[in-house]
Formats: sequence, structure tokens, C-alpha cells
Amino acid sequence: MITLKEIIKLLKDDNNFHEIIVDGDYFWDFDKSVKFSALSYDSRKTDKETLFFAKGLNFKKEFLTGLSAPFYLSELDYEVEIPAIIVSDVKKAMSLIAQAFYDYPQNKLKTLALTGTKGKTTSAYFAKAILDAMNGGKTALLSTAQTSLDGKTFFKSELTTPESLDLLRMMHEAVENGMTHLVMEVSSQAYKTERVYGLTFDVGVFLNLSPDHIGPIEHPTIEDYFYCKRQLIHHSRYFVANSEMLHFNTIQQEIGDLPHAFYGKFSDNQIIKSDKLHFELEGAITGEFDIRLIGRFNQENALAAALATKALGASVDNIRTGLAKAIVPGRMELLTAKNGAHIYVDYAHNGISLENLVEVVEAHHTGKLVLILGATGNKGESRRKDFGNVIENHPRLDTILTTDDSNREDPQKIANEIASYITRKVDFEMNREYAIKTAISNVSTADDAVIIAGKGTDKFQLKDGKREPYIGDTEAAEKYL
Ligand SMILES: CC(=O)N[C@H]1[C@@H](OP(=O)(O)OP(=O)(O)OC[C@H]2O[C@@H](n3ccc(=O)[nH]c3=O)[C@H](O)[C@@H]2O)O[C@H](CO)[C@@H](O)[C@@H]1O[C@H](C)C(=O)N[C@@H](C)C(=O)N[C@H](CCC(=O)O)C(=O)O
Ligand SMILES: Nc1ncnc2c1ncn2[C@@H]1O[C@H](COP(=O)(O)OP(=O)(O)OP(=O)(O)O)[C@@H](O)[C@H]1O
Repeated sequence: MITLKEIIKLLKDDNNFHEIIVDGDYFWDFDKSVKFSALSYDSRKTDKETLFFAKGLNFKKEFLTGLSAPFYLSELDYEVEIPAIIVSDVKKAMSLIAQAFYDYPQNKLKTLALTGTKGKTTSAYFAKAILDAMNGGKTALLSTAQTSLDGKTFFKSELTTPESLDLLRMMHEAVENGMTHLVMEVSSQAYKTERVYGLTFDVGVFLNLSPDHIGPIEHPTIEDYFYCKRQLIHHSRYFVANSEMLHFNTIQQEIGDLPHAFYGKFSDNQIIKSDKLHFELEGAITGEFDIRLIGRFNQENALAAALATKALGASVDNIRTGLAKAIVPGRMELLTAKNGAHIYVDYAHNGISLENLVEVVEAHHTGKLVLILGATGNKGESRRKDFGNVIENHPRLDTILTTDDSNREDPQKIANEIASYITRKVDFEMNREYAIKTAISNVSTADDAVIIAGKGTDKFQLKDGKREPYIGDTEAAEKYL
């Protein structure tokens, strides 16, 4: 429940209030005792007690026709009969109003937020496992892959970082469920679109940076992408950053006096020994640790999660127990075919993650390597060239180009674009399940491997703006083992 009076105060304090318009009259103060028992940004989900937020590029005036909500809040006066609260920035307003509506759940949770181009989800699962070992399973999780508001049941997430109304509702639900900690991913888009406006996290983590998410609906330039991500520094009480990342100097300057821990080559916290599933740390955390995911980059993710959770009170024992248990859906999932060949299902869907994935698998398999890969449509267009270059630079790969969320584009055209950067022969099979079947039938010994990259645990293919059911990479692979 929130009153209109409280809302006006919140907006005025944030310099975000224009006026209230009722029947064409403008009000700077409006003292009628209006209360809202629900918040919504979807006109189809409103009732007589809902405050409706009119926002977004695709918002249309007709969504207000017949709306039962008593007020709408917007940057634009749509000149309709429904009273309006006009603001400078609707997304900032959404976040602040939601915080008050849900009684500031962020103050009732210890929060850990992760950003970076790659490894957010993996590190988030690692951090949850460590915190669970410390607090007895009371860690909520908001990740790209899945969300858990009770620490033990999971559902598929819509976005990496939810819209503020959803985020605050979920944080509130986590508190109601007795959670003491929240681990969440904060995307660059979250800062760009003010989904986390006004929130300060107990610990923030910056894992790495590489060019990605640049395109018409994401960021115009890498400068914008990096700037948005760096906002996490200014909204964290403690910061963990990778000293080996691109533009680390900027991060270091921006952190200034904020309490922090750095990890990697140019810092005190390092991986000093690294085997397949075992590594040794030196620095603020010392000792030997096991994880279930191969690849040095996953050990770096583990180190970041360890430093971040240590700042929240986790002991070395909690860290060791948590890391040894953590599994991450669709990240480096390993299946073994009847003939012994290994099938890796991994969410790698940009250049840097594909490069890492291929390097790791190459290091462990001397035989035949088959890669199955596609690239998304209407999003991350630059990945096509990056993928082509990775494949070109790894001549051992036999590649089958396929569909991956082609959306409104033709998957074959996307595949052709990837192939245009490769000088040797590649195969094409736009039916992803069939591509997986073909790849598995092409490997025959334990020295061989199939890499299925891009979709991880996704059970859908994005087609013409809609999610169409898809069997899932792991399930498809299991069918043909
Ligand atoms: C730029 C951005 O923040 N986009 C998100 C945002 O869209 P928007 O605010 O522009 O809204 P819109 O899609 O134009 O729709 C207009 C509004 O009309 C409403 N509506 C619609 C129909 C109707 O009858 N009545 C009505 O009221 C809708 O509920 C919506 O509020 O709000 C929508 C939900 O309301 C999201 O689905 C959408 O995510 C877009 C599609 C998306 O996929 N974004 C990606 C790029 C993203 O954010 N990715 C990052 C991950 C990046 C990373 O991995 O680093 C993420 O955090 O997920
Ligand atoms: N630290 C890392 N550096 C480079 N690549 C990584 C790293 N961690 C994971 N990866 C690769 O990136 C893929 C995606 O990992 P993960 O889902 O943890 O990252 P993410 O940041 O959440 O990605 P996205 O933003 O695309 O959802 C993994 O499947 C793996 O191949």
C-alpha cells in the first residue's frame, strides 16, 4: 500500500515531479487521500487500486483506453480522462515508488550484485552456494538462467535484471520467505534503463569487460556499455574487481577509497595453481579448492565469488563447501556418449566465451572436435564476426552452423554471415536438434568431443518476437547419446 501523498513526496525529493493533471487542471499538491494497493506497467494487469506506469518505446496511447486504474504515471501527458502524474523519468519513479511500496526490502537482505560481460551467472551460483553454506540455505538468487526466492525452488528468469517493479516485488517475497541474502546479476541494461535506480548493494563485483551487447536495442557503443556497468561501483559498499580486465585502471580510479578486493595477476589475490577441477589460492583467501566446472575462467569466477562472499562474512570453510557443491545449469554441462565421446553443453554465446570454451575443450581432447553454434537475430549482431574469427582461428573445429534465437531474421542468413569470416568448409543445419544429432553421430571415441554452444538450458527458440518451444540442448543431446 502506498498513498499518493507519499508518492508525490518521493518524486519531489528526487527532482522528478512535474505535476498532477486532473481534467485538464494542473496540481503541484494534491491532497485527496488516494491509496494504491498495486503497481503495474502492463495495462492488462490493472484494477481500481493500481498505479499504472506508462513507459517504454512500444507504449501506445490506446493502452490507456478503458483502463480501470485511477491514475497513470508517465513522462507524457496523453490527454486522456484518467488523472495523470507527470514526471521527468518514469523508470526512476518506478524504482523509488516500488521500494517504498514494498517497504524497502533491500534493507532486510544482505545483497551481492555481479556485473561483467561473462561469468555473472556462474559466479552468482557459486556465491549462492557459499552463502547457503553459511546461512543454511537462505540465499535468494536472481540470475539470467533462473530465479529463486526461497533459496530452493527455481523458475526461469525473463531478464538478467528484472524491471524495478518486478525486482522489488521479488526482493520483498524473498524477505517474506525468510531469506537473509540475495545474490543478483546487474546487467548494463539495468543501469541504462534505471531498473536498479536508488539501490545500493552491500557488495558489487566487476568480473570482466569485452565488446558485447552493442546494437540498436542495447548500447550504441562500448563506451556506453562500460559506463553503464561502472555505475555498480557507485552503488556498492564494497567492491571486488578483476585486475586483469580491460580498462582496469579506470575501475581502480573510480573505486577510489571504497573498500575493495582486487583479484588476478596485478593484485594480491591470485590463483597460484590450477588443475582441471582443483585450484589453489593465495591472498586474502588461501588454500585448495574444488569446483565442478572445468576451465580456468571458472576458477576466476570462483575466486571473485569467494572474495565477495568473504566480505559478507563467509569463512574459508563455507567457501570450500559451497564451491565444491555448486553446479550451474547449462554452463559446462558434461555428457558422455555410449562410445565415450564427451558432449559439452555451454551457454557461451559471444566471442570471448566461445574462445574460452573452445580452448578448454581442445586442451582436454586430442581427437575430433565438432562445434554446434548459431547467433542471435536482431541482437548482438557483432557476435557473428567474433564467432567467425574464433572458428577460423581453431582449425581443429568441424563446425555445424545452426539456429539460435534468430527472432525476426533468417537463421540461414545469420549462419552465412558467420561463415563469411571462415575460409574452410563449414556445414549448415538450421534444425538445431538435428544438428546436435548429426554432430553426436560424427564422434566415436573418448578423445572426441562435441561442443554445443549458445543456448545452455533454454527450452525455447526466439522466433518473430515469441518464444517457441525447443527441446533444449541437454535434452536433445541426451536423446542421441
Ligand atoms: C530497453 C528495455 O529495458 N527493454 C525492456 C522494457 O521495455 P520497454 O520499457 O521499452 O517497454 P516496451 O517493450 O516498449 O513495452 C511498452 C510497455 O507497454 C506495456 N503494454 C503492452 C501492451 C499492452 O496491451 N499494454 C501495456 O501496458 C508493456 O507492459 C510495457 O511496459 O521492459 C520490458 C518489460 O516491460 C522488457 O521486456 C524489455 O526488455 C527487452 C525486450 C530486452 O530483451 N532487453 C534486453 C536487451 C535486456 O535488457 N537484456 C539484459 C541482459 C544483457 C546482458 O546479458 O548483459 C537484461 O538485463 O536482461
Ligand atoms: N570469467 C569468464 N570469462 C570468460 N568467459 C566466461 C567466464 N565465465 C563464463 N564464461 C563463458 O561464458 C558463458 C556464459 O557464462 P555465464 O552465464 O556465467 O555469464 P553471464 O555473464 O551470465 O552471461 P550473459 O550475460 O550472456 O547471460 C559460459 O558458458 C562460459 O562459456
